[in-house]
Amino acid sequence: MAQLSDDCFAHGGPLMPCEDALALLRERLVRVTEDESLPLAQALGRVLTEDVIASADVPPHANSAVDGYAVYFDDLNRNSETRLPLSGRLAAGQALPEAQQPGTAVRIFTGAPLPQGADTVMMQEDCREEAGTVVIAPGIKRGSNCRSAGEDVAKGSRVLAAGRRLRAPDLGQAAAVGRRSLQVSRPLRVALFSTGDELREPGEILVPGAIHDSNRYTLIGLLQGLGCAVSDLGILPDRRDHITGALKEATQSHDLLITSGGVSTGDEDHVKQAVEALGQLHAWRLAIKPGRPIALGQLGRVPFIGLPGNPAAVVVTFTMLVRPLLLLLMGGEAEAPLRFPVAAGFDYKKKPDRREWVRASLRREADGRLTATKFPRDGAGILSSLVESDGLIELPESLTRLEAGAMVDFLPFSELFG
Ligand SMILES: Nc1nc2c(c(=O)[nH]1)N[C@H]1C(S)=C(S)[C@@H](COP(=O)(O)OP(=O)(O)OC[C@H]3O[C@@H](n4cnc5c(N)ncnc54)[C@H](O)[C@@H]3O)O[C@H]1N2
Ligand code: MOO
Repeated sequence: MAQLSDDCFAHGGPLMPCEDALALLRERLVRVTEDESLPLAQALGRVLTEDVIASADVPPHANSAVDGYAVYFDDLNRNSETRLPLSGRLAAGQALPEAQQPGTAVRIFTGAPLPQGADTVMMQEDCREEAGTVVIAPGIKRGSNCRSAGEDVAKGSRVLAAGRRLRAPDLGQAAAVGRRSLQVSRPLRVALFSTGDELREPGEILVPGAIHDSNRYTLIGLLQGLGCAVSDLGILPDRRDHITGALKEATQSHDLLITSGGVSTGDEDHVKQAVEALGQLHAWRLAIKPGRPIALGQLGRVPFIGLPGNPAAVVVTFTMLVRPLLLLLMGGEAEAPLRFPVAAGFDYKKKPDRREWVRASLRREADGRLTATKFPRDGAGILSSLVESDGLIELPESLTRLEAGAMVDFLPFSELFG
């Protein structure tokens, strides 16, 4: 279970800097999931919970990188053609050959084990065969086109570290060192609710004042992208008793509870009181935009996150805070996403002392540089801004004025979603 102390998310000031919040998460949260062993083909996207060590060299034997002729470099004329008799033929999959006789060439194919003694492979395009001999053009370097044993991975080295989220080449790497299955974290069980009397399921006819619930579907996608097992627990009305009952029940069989909406300061924002009644709510107002009124707490030992209702705030707070939190609870590395320097294609004024993320798209200029263009509308309710942008520009706390042409950090959604 989560090792959350009572003051897990407590803080001193009214608006906490984003970095302090992240540091607190890293300090206070530990893994809550157990291990499971999965066949490689099912392990994509999971958090690895063991170090994977190579039990043998990869490749296990020296081999040829091309189709051609294996030779001793010292047999070759430096400035003129060399003619060598052919003394054998080796294809990939053949058993390790005898040592090669000096003064001869061996016909060899890509991946075939290199005979002992041969130290260079000629590409067949640079050779011609004539009556049991091969004529070799001059100019090759010693060692060309040879792959040595262990050049990819040396026996005993760690090829994958615990805490990594498995990507496609990682599965290939595990297979290359002979692993059939991997120890990974079981999926985190996340209970997901939307809150708000105005919300209706998609497809329902909207009565005046109502809107369709979009946050739940955005969040289901974001959570599934991180390998979570999501319980979609629907829409909760703005009634404290309902919210309290539903949250309480969800603590029984989940590792984390997430809601959206109802966390700011209005009379109809009941999530706060419900969580306070069941556990501790540390109203964790952050010095960020969008997403300032995010709420963190715990119900017993189950962590709770109340995301703000505005759809753009949901995505930003999820990617910046929920994502690292989920990874920590699954035993993963909560590394900061990569930020790429690009030129700002716009002027912007900003309040000091808060971090801001601006939705933007990238454009390649004639000189090859990437410029980020801001989505024209800023509102945290504008979900289409996320659909139509490529990522987020991150503006640091200290910045107050951005001028077009200045370099800014860009976080592509491909880094953030999944
Ligand atoms: N007096 C203040 N008012 C507000 C403050 C504040 O500090 N003082 N903060 C503003 C900010 S910033 C945000 S963000 C919102 C967050 O408020 P809540 O988390 O209580 O969210 P709601 O009021 O329930 O909803 C906000 C907005 O988002 C729409 N919404 C909610 N859930 C969904 C959903 N599942 N799918 C689509 N849209 C949703 C909702 O209808 C509202 O329009 O508070 C500001 N106010
Ligand atoms: O901080 Mo709120 O999330 O902008 O609308």
